[in-house]
Amino acid sequence: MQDREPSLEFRGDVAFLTLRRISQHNRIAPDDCTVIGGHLRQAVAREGLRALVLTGAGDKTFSSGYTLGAIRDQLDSRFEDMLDELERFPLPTICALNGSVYGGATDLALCCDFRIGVTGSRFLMPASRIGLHYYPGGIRRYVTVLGLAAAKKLFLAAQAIHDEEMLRIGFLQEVVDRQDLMAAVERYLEGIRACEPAVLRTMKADLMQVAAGRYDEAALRAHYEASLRSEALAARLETLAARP
Ligand SMILES: C/C=C/C(=O)SCCNC(=O)CCNC(=O)[C@H](O)C(C)(C)COP(=O)(O)OP(=O)(O)OC[C@H]1O[C@@H](n2cnc3c(N)ncnc32)[C@H](O)[C@@H]1OP(=O)(O)O
Repeated sequence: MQDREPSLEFRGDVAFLTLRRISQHNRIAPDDCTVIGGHLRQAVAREGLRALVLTGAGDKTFSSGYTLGAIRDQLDSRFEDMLDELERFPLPTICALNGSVYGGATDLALCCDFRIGVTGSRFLMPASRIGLHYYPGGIRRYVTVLGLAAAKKLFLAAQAIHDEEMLRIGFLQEVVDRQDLMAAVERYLEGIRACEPAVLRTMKADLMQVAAGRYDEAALRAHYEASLRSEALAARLETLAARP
C-alpha cells in the first residue's frame, strides 16, 4: 500500500482517523499535522457522531513519531496545535494502537481518552537521548495522565517499555491480541453509545479542566444541576423504573 497522509473515514456514528505511512512506521510528517487538524474539525461538524478512533495502518507500528529529519527545522506550532485540538475533541476518543509507539506519537495517544494496545508492542520516548527538551503540553499530559514517577522514568531514563508496563502505568487501558483490537474498540463504542451524549460532552470537558487544575466549581455544578433537570435524565430513569 502506498504511503500517504492520514485519512478520515466515517463508519456509522464513528470517525476513523488513520496514520498511513506504513513503510516508514507511520511517521508523522509536518504537513500531516494540518491534515489531522482538518480531519478533527470535519469530524466535530459531523451530525450524530458519537466517537473518534485514531489508529495506524499496518501490523507493526502505531507510529514512529515525528519525522526525524524535520525536527530541527519544522517542529513548529502545527504539531502542538494539532495535539491540543485532539485533546480538546468534544466527543470520546479512542486510540487503537495497532503496534509500537515512539516519541511524539506517545503524546498523540495521550491526547485520546482511551488507549488500547496489542501484545508484543513497545513504547519509547527518546527525546532526551536525541537532545530534545519536550514542549509544555507534552510534559503536562505525561504528568497528568501517567503521574510524575512514570513521566520521570519515561523521559529521564528513556528506556523502551513493553505492553505489560504500558498497562501498569496507565498508558494503556487494555492490551489485547492483535486480531482482537477492533473488537475491544467496539466494546468501548458500545459503552459510549449507551451513554447520554450531552452528558459525555460536559463530563469530558469537566474532567479535563479538573486534571489541568483550572476548573470553575460553579461551572461544574451548573452542568450537574442542568443534568438533574434534563428531559434525558427523566426519560432514562422512567425507562429503568419500568423494567420488571
Ligand atoms: C516532539 C516529537 C518528537 C519525536 O517524535 S522524535 C521521533 C521519535 N521516534 C523515533 O525515535 C523512532 C525512529 N524510528 C525507529 O527507531 C525505527 O524506524 C523503528 C524502531 C520504528 C523501526 O525499525 P526498523 O523495523 O528497523 O525499520 P527502519 O529501517 O528503521 O525504518 C523503515 C523506514 O522508516 C523510516 N522511519 C522510521 N521512523 C521514522 C521517523 N520517525 N522519521 C523519519 N523516518 C522514519 C526509516 O528511516 C526507514 O526509512 P528508509 O526505508 O528510507 O531507510
